[in-house]
Amino acid sequence: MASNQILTVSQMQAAEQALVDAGETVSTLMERAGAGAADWIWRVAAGRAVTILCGPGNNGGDGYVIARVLAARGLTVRVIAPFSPKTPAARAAREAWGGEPVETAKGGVFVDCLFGSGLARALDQVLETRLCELAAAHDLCVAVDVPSGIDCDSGEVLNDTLPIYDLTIALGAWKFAHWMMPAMQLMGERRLVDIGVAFDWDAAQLAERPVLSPPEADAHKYSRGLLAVVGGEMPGAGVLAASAAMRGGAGYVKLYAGAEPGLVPPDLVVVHDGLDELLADERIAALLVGPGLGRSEEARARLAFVLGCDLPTVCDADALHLLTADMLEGRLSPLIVTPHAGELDALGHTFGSVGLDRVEQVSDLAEALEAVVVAKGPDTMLGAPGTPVVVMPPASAWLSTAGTGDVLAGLIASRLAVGMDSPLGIALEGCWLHREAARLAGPAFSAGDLLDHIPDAYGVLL
Ligand SMILES: NC(=O)C1=CN([C@@H]2O[C@H](COP(=O)(O)OP(=O)(O)OC[C@H]3O[C@@H](n4cnc5c(N)ncnc54)[C@H](OP(=O)(O)O)[C@@H]3O)[C@@H](O)[C@H]2O)[C@H](O)CC1
Ligand SMILES: [K+]
Repeated sequence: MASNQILTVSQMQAAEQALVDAGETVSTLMERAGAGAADWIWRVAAGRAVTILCGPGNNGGDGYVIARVLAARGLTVRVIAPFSPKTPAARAAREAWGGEPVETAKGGVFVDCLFGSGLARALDQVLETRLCELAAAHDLCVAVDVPSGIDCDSGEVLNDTLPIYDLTIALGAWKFAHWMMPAMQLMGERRLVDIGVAFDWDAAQLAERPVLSPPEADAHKYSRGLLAVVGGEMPGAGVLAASAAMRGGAGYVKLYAGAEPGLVPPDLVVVHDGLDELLADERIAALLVGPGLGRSEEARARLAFVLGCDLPTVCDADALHLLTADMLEGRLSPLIVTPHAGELDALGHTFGSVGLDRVEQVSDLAEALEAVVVAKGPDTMLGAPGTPVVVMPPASAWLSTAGTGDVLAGLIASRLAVGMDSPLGIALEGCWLHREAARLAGPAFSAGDLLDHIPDAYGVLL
């Protein structure tokens, strides 16, 4: 059964080998992959001619299967073959197709079966130009497995100019490139064809939508979770995070930051003095520290104090620049950190995970901090100790505006105060609320506008 697992090229090769060991042949897998891809192409072609560019490997082999299946269904199919097939399965697929390749074609649907997971280097100039010209000469572009010219594991785009596809049909399992920047920008719509690959417990996952619960009938503000948000020099960020948290499920949110009354919504409780007194309240279920904290010595001391309370905590923004290993010593409570790319690098320098690719960096940091790492961005990725990474499907690009990170931190902290799931599950709940709120907010919203859409986003997840 097709699942949401994301496999590396070597995991994919091992999965293919396991199927072969169990009695399948590469040709039967190719047949399944090609037939599944042909189904999707048949739908989008809607009677139009199809041009398939076939490479030398098994991705090209898939192309010959697709050509045969679509021609048998009555479509006009043109195959362009700059290479002869090099693998036994691809050779057999070309023979079974039995047609004559053409030099070029235009109009209808273009299908890229040039290279898949076996791409070993950037396309040379001749191939790059040919691929782009063919894509431009057709009405619709489909990539089979992955677009040619990208690295499946890192999501790197190896050529300067590559087509942007309308549809990418992943074969057997998702690859990281389908969901990671910058390659994910080329994919268009994504669909997965099941070829019988088994579930791998060591594989990364594409996040699935969580299901939230409404409060119990006898709930009160403390049973739903009391969250304390600890800010500092720039109270606006703390207000934003706390305002998001009030809508994220927690029953009670208190903000400790020097916020002026005019800045604070009437339903947010602001505490001005006595951080130690506030945090001594045994009813506190979770803490958020970082948005608007500042990076002064006072901020550092405040962060150390907050972490020393050993309560379930979300660390964001400035806190991620100040965080050091000694502040985490002896902590037993869950910790969730929510770095953007710059903060991830800063943490990497402090905790010794530099020079790694993004997936390794997130996993390493999760182990080093014994925390859930929410590496936020256009390809938000979550890591937790001892667990493969989880990748969020893309969210609205309008989230790229100041303050939306504070909203995310507030939402995750709110879910932490509610505390109904594992720390990783809690972080995912916050990310989904954020993503749904952004979807509902439409275009050109501010971080403050996002707050108004959190209740409806919650409704989507109930
Ligand atoms: N994994 C599965 O279960 C199945 C996968 N299928 C499909 O197979 C491809 C992967 O096939 P593979 O043969 O490993 O790789 P490719 O088709 O991507 O291409 C490899 C050949 O291309 C040459 N190559 C690589 N990079 C370049 C380049 N930049 N320029 C020119 N030539 C290049 C490479 O030769 P070398 O020169 O590097 O030695 C290979 O000849 C997967 O993506 C699926 O589409 C099957 O359907 C079965 C199930
Ligand atoms: K391809």
